[in-house]
Amino acid sequence: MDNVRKFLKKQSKRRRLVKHRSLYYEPEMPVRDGSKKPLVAVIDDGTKTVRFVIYEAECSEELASYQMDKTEVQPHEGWSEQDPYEIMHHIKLCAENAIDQLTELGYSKDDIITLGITNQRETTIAWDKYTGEPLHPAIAWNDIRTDSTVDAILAKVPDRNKNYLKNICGLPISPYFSALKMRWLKDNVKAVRRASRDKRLLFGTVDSWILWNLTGGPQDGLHVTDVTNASRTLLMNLETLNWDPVLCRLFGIHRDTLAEIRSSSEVYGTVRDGSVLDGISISGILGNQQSALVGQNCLSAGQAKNTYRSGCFLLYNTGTRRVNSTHGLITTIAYKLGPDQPPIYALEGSIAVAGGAMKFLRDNLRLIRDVSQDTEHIAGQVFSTGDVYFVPAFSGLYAPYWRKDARGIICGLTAFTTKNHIIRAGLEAVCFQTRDILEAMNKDCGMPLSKLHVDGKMSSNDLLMQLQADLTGIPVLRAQSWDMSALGVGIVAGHSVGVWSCDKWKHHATHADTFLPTTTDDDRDARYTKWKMAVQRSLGWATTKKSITMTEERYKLLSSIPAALYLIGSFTMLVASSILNEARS
Ligand SMILES: Nc1ncnc2c1ncn2[C@@H]1O[C@H](COP(=O)(O)OP(=O)(O)O)[C@@H](O)[C@H]1O
Ligand SMILES: O=P(O)(O)OC[C@H](O)CO
Repeated sequence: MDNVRKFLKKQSKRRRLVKHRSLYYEPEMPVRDGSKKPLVAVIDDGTKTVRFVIYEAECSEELASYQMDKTEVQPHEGWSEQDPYEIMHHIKLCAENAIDQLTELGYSKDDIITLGITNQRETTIAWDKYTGEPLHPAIAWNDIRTDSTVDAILAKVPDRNKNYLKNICGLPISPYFSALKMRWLKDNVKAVRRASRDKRLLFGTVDSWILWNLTGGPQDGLHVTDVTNASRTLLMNLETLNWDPVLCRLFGIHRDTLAEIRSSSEVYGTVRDGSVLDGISISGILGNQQSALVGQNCLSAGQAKNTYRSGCFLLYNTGTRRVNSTHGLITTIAYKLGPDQPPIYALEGSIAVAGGAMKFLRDNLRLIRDVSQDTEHIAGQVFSTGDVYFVPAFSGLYAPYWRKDARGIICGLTAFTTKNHIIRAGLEAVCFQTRDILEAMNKDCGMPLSKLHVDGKMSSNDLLMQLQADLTGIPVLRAQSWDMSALGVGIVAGHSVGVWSCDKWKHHATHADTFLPTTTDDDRDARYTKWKMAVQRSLGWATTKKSITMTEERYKLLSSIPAALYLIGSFTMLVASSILNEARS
């Protein structure tokens, strides 16, 4: 695994500068009956963390797991990059540590019979197929550098209609999706252009990068993706489940640079990278939100789940029926459980910032010290937000608005507003955004959702869950474990090798707590109307020319240091020469 070796070398040089926080979770041990069952392992590459989890097949409890934080680099305002080598390095370390835990339980690595991969979607990597070198850092899903690339593409479609391609691929033209990131890489990175010219270029979402490296990299690594990840690129046709020639031409992406699209549940290949995972088959791939849908047991049409993490993603299973949203949602593939199985579709409402708003309040405004410990307590000290509304449109608004020109606002401040109100408004923002999605979903499907299954780390916040029930007026059913993304792909990987059955999983109850609404319709509707007013005020902000960008501001500050040194230097020389002159005369 050459790439990992290179990464480790690079890391040891950087060690003095960058410190990685590793989190070790002691999982609650399931009660053992003495008999050993086959094990299924999962790689979960999220936006902020990499996890490796090991399950006993047919069992929803974790046997072992290990997690590491990732480094996010923001070289400019609105940009968000990750290190593709770091992803592989963390996977390797997490796997080693989780397998060490297994050994303590009397298992060995050989009991792991298969492996699944679940990942942050849309994040895009370009690499050289002969050397395995990434040609640029990974461009993360929430990076908005492609703003002008979007405008250039819109200029090519009738009426600059951002929904023009929805009939083919289910998605609006937005910086969120991978094709824009690929186009940007080709337009702006010399190494990518050169690799494209020399036919050495490979593009991929993170699942493809991981699979390619695990299965041999430059030595015949598999360049494969699954339908759920491919459905997030703007390049896959939702009917044929293949790269669409018209879309590839529109974005200028050559078919040969793209991975082969396969189902979510089949044996793709075997790990051949010399790591601790060597020899294990890989038999499941799902984007992390689709994976949570499976983990939450939403395997029948009409079932939906909402996952609260950095972003928040509500997926509604529409079965084999492909529903085209006319209310701002996207149509995506939920899963395809085998090469010969039909695709199952979902409607999705994507929210770019949910838990991310809490991190903003912690890191930028310094209103909280510890997100998971302080948020609920501080927001719970007031009974309302005091009419404060917080729209966290840091990188525009996703569903159902799809407005890249929106920017964050906090409005309704008075002399009485305290940080407690603002933090509570941050929590309510997540609930209002979810209500925006639910309203759109109910209109698209014609049948209102009567309950909401939830998961994700942020769902451990009881106050947030109660606010969610109060502001949507439906019961909120919280999952037994916050991490349904890893579980979902574990089931799917086990399913394809016959040790974990999706059909049996359908009858498994997954929720642990229920939060019932405690407000009246009038109250929740009045608050929702105010939220809509706040959203209106956030729109159009980024289209007005800024006086100065954050990046320029930093640059000006830096460039002013030499100028100041020059002035001070000149002044000192002037004073010194006049003293000398005086002394001489
Ligand atoms: N108890 C809590 N209350 C409010 N927000 C929380 C709480 N616990 C976690 N969060 C937020 O939820 C998010 C959790 O994200 P995480 O699961 O680490 O996933 P990822 O970054 O991969 O999306 C973070 O942004 C964090 O700020
Ligand atoms: O890693 P998460 O939980 O932030 O998920 C990111 C989504 O997959 C982006 O579409």
